[in-house]
Amino acid sequence: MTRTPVNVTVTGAAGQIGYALLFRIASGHLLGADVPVNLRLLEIPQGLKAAEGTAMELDDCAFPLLRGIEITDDANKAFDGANVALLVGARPRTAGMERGDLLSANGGIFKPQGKAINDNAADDIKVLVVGNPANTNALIAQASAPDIPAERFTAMTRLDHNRAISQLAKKTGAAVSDIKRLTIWGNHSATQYPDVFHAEVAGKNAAELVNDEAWLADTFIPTVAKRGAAIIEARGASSAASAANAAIDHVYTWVNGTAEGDWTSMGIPSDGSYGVPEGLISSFPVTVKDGKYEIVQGLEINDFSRARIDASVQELAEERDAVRALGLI
Ligand SMILES: NC(=O)C1=CN([C@@H]2O[C@H](COP(=O)(O)OP(=O)(O)OC[C@H]3O[C@@H](n4cnc5c(N)ncnc54)[C@H](O)[C@@H]3O)[C@@H](O)[C@H]2O)C=CC1
Ligand SMILES: O=C([O-])CC(=O)C(=O)O
Repeated sequence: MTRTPVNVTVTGAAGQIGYALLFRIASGHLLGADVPVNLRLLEIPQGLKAAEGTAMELDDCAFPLLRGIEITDDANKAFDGANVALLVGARPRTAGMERGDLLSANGGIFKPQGKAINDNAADDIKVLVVGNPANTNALIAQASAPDIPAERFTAMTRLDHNRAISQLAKKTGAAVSDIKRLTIWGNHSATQYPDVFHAEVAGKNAAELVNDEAWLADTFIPTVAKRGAAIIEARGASSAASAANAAIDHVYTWVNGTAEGDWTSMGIPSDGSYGVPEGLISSFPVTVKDGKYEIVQGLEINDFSRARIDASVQELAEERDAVRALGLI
């Protein structure tokens, strides 16, 4: 059976994440090895030439699943009929810049893009916001798309999730594939909370196995939460290939589901679960089935976790209030 190509729109296509992302989308890693794709690349006028160069390279790969590439600086065209939108284009944080500084710089990008998605995308649109501050940018885009169900707007915390798995694997000597049920709570920022209290390492409870609260508090959590800054410090540029990889993982899981007995982390509009105010786009543990995610319910939250979740959620509430004051939502 010949499948209809899925329209995938990528913003910031000429940027460093875009360069790492597009080839993997075109080779079938985003949706599946049997799903053809049309790529729509949105850039600002200064980025169009570089995006055309990337499109030439995509052509040169002769990917069997890649059915077409369109490049534009017009958001209405870029999101026309889009089934999946990866909102990557943003003003990246540079050394010494705080996330708060990014709010006003990026709000102007995500408001019009949300409207363009609202007016042009396909009915089944799924949106992943990668560009920082990702959670609040997702909130801004969602607020400008009243005709689209709110839960279709998600923010990326999968890179944090993957980073946490990797750190826990190193600490315990386990394979990354042995680690399950890890959770990132809250904001994709230094306040995020990587939670191992419900995680499993080869079937054993991770917190009990590690049995070292000082390591959790003083090493694990800060290493994961500040990894983005550490990469900037080391590379002189923010994470790109790992961020692209996480974006692929996020959408692949959203479309194809979580494995039995496991879950993942996604920034999604809160329904009030775990005391996170309704509407904030916060990271939660989620399972996915048939293209729909659900928050994992009934997890016991200890005092150690409660304080950290609350702190990150508080930051999200402050970001929401700031963009509200700027008239962006
Ligand atoms: N959520 C996460 O885990 C992560 C998020 N990020 C964020 O992803 C974003 C992109 O990072 P990079 O690719 O490294 O940045 P980059 O600066 O290399 O590329 C950004 C691209 O976006 C384009 N752009 C800017 N405004 C645009 C608009 N209105 N429409 C379309 N394109 C536009 C620029 O021309 C540029 O080509 C940054 O905000 C970064 O902080 C990065 C790593 C992880
Ligand atoms: O801080 C940045 O711009 C990059 C980022 O989000 C990360 O690596 O987690």
